[in-house]
Amino acid sequence: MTITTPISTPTPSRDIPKLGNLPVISITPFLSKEDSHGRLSTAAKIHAACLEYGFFYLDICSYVDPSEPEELTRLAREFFALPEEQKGQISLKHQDHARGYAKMRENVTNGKADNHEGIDFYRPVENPDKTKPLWGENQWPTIPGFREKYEIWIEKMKNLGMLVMEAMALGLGMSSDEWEDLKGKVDDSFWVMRVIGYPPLPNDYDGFSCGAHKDYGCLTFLYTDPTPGALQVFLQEKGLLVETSDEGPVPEEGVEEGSWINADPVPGCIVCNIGEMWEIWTNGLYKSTLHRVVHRGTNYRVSIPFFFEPNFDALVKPLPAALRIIDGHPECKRKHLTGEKTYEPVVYGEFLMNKVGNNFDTDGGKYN
Ligand SMILES: O=C(O)CCC(=O)C(=O)O
Ligand SMILES: [Fe+2]
Repeated sequence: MTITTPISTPTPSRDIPKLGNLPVISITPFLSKEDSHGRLSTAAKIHAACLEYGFFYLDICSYVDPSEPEELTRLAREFFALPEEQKGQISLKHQDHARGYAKMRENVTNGKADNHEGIDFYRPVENPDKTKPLWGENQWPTIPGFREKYEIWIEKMKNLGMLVMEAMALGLGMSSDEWEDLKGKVDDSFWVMRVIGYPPLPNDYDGFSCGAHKDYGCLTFLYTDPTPGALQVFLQEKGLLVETSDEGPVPEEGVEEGSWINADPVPGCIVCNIGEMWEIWTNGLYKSTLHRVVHRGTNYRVSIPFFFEPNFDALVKPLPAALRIIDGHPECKRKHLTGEKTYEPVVYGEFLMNKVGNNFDTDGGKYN
């Protein structure tokens, strides 16, 4: 691909209501190499959404048939309906404590057990060794068609990841060489796919279906069943900053600097959000946004997030294109954009190891 035309930074549109719905952006124009106007327009919309929300709906109806993820949901339901003993046969405890099934409340966020169960799959590695953190083998349910259908989805999401990265490079005004450099950091993505089952929250449950968190990687592509009112996204009020600390995300209760909005499923779309690696790449210009799940309905909800991540050994540091944008703003605005902070480089795999260690509440499941 060639990126020859750096585009000026679009300012976030003023007419998007601050606490209203998230923007809906179609990937369709980006699928055609010839449609340079459409590609630029998609890139500019993604850039604006990342500046303002860190979250957007990505309309992928021309990229995948809706029946495909619906089938994945059906297969997931079939698995979660199995007796606990059978699900436990692929427990992550039998592998590297990361790949496999985590039973209800085994996943922990902010020190509290999440009210969900799930299966995690990671990019396969050469020479797997289950005694090494993250370096074991994926464990697949034996349900007919499960692995085959999910592997097709993984391939599609990996390709979509590269497309969205290319659009983001264009949106940031990167040169061809700069894009090639960034591409080299994600072209062997250490992806993660999670299949999550959420029963409704018990009335007396002191916690969340999934506690407030930021995703730690690059791009999340979330497909969910049609259940409304479950996923919530934290939007900051303009001009006010949310106090965050090194201890973790802002408290669940009593946050006054913004509001939680529902990010209900939109037909034909996935929810796309950026993780902490994009925050580093843009030196804070794009913020990775807090989100959580509160599922109080009556049904059993299924969601399938695909995390398109950098390569395991990728060195992630602020990109010159992002720094050019920041430097192009007057000093007073710059402080507001980035908090005048310089983000420290990280090697993605090292960062991931630290994160995964905090996720599970299993004997020996912590890596740090
Ligand atoms: O299930 C959802 O809607 C969101 C899940 C999520 O945020 C995550 O797994 O990181
Ligand atoms: Fe998340």
